[in-house]
Amino acid sequence: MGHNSTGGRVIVVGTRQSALALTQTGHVIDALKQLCQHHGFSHTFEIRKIVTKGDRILDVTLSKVGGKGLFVKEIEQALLDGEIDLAVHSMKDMPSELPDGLLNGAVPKREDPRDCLITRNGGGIEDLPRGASVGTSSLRRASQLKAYRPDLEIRSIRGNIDSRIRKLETEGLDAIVLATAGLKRMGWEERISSPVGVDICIPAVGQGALGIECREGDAEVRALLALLNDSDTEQTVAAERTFLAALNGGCQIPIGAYAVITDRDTNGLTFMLTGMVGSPDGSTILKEIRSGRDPQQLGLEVAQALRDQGADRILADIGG
Ligand SMILES: NCc1[nH]cc(CCC(=O)O)c1CC(=O)O
Repeated sequence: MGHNSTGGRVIVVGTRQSALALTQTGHVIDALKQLCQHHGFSHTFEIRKIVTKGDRILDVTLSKVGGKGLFVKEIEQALLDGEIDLAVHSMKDMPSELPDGLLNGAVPKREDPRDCLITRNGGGIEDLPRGASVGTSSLRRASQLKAYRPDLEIRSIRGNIDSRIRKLETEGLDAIVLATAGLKRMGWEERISSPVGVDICIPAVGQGALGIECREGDAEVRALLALLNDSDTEQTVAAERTFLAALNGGCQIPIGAYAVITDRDTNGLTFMLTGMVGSPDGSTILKEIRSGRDPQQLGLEVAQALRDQGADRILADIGG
């Protein structure tokens, strides 16, 4: 374990090398440096870039090669091996189960959770011409957009945010759908033509939130990360992730969830969770909205309510 000249830890931060991953990691390190200054810690930070399997096969449909865990496996191994001390993930790319010995040390305050459109004509979803082509490789986005506008033609596009924005031009698309949070963090907010409301498109579980993974036994890093945790975000995201874990067959399915805090009193918080499961073509959208005080309990309850509505049949048809 490295120490710097003032006796603090040299904390090694692992990251993927996509523009978004590097930017998110940079923001987190800036925030941690401020907290160190404020709390009298003399830690310094060093970035280590890691190429994951998911990055090497970015041109293959994710669901064909084993899903989202592909982006975190190598990073988790580096944590376990002590090569790095923490790793910043987009919460929505974090698997629901972490390996033994690792934990999520902080969930910082959530950015805008909504999806958004970047359109050729600059308008919103209402302004897209009949039969417009919309680029997204997310089954969740495709399903909900088709349900709202059955005339739209969904085209699969993969790649990092920057290459997907380029594809709006190079593939002659009318629009692409992206996460607002990613664009804001990149400083590309002015590219957004219009947000897509959660009434039209329930976001991915954890969208707009980050998770910072570290070793369970690393008390020093855990103490630092605890300072960056946002309890409201941690709990709303916990409701969404419990919902996902309760329904998920592990494959890519049109599933979304969004939790908010609706009340805060001396007895604690009240959460409202919307869960959604759809068919890939958007012909069926199942939704449940429930309120409760316990995020985990609420996640399980919404999952069960969707099962009662027939979510299992949709999931089985997709091959979950
Ligand atoms: N699937 C890739 C991914 N993972 C996290 C984000 C955006 C940031 C976030 O949701 O927190 C994106 C890009 C996107 O979906 O547009």
